[in-house]
Amino acid sequence: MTAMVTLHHVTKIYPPAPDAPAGGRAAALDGISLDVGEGEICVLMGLSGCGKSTLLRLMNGLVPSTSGQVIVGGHDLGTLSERKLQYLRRGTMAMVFQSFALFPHRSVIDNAAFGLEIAGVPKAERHRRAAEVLEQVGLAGNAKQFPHQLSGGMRQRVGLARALAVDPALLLMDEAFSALDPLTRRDMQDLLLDLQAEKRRTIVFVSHDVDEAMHLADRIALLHDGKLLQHGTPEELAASPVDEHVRRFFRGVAPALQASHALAAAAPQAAARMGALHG
Ligand SMILES: Nc1ncnc2c1ncn2[C@@H]1O[C@H](COP(=O)(O)OP(=O)(O)OP(=O)(O)O)[C@@H](O)[C@H]1O
Repeated sequence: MTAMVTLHHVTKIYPPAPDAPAGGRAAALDGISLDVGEGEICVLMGLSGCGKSTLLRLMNGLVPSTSGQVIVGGHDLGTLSERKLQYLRRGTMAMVFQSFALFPHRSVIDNAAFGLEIAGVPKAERHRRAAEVLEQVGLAGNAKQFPHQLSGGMRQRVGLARALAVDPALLLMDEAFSALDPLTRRDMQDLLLDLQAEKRRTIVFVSHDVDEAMHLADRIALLHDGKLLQHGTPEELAASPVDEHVRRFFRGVAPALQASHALAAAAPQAAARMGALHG
């Protein structure tokens, strides 16, 4: 699998606040090595403050690492000038936020077209592309409305449409569905999976919710106190947690998985029995 993102021994220590007492600063990220394959959905998971958002912001260069390498699409972000970094960010990446971050005075279609506007795409073309992605997220009929006229789920569809409009090679999603009610949240997860089935993108998705991670992830990276505890498929983490912390995260998931595996294993035998009956 070709990697879209590779992190080598990445550490991040934020500078101290001016009024902070003297002393060593704890690392927000501590020696993280990780790869995200092209077309993969990687969910960064962990408790509040473990470093998920910092890791996501390292990947688009908004936060520089203190040491180590962050390589995206073959570019070592630490070696790029601010101008080249901005070019790479605008050309290949998009971010979806928990807070939607829509412009209240722009219509839905102008919000969806925003990334294309900054990229200098002419108006007719950006509206054509924005209309296409609004259709994909099920908002074709809402193009002329304004954010305050939409529900939370619809607003987040606009946020997703705006990100998709630039056709990003890397889509970064920071707790993107966390503000939504459980049913809308599940709808959005399914929409994301449907879109992924149409066209595979590399997606890094921050979540603290194990059900969301199990539903979306090809692989999960579980962080704790700035360290990467375990990285693997949802089944690997649930079935073979490396320590007690991982085990506690997946408590309740493992029995459900075992039950579904048992069902899957039983299915061929049941089919064989049916075959024998009919034969
Ligand atoms: N701009 C900043 N300046 C100083 N410290 C920061 C900054 N941003 C984050 N931190 C610290 O870095 C650590 C990791 O924070 P981060 O926001 O990455 O965690 P998180 O897992 O995304 O948390 P949450 O789930 O609550 O959003 C925390 O101790 C936080 O206080």
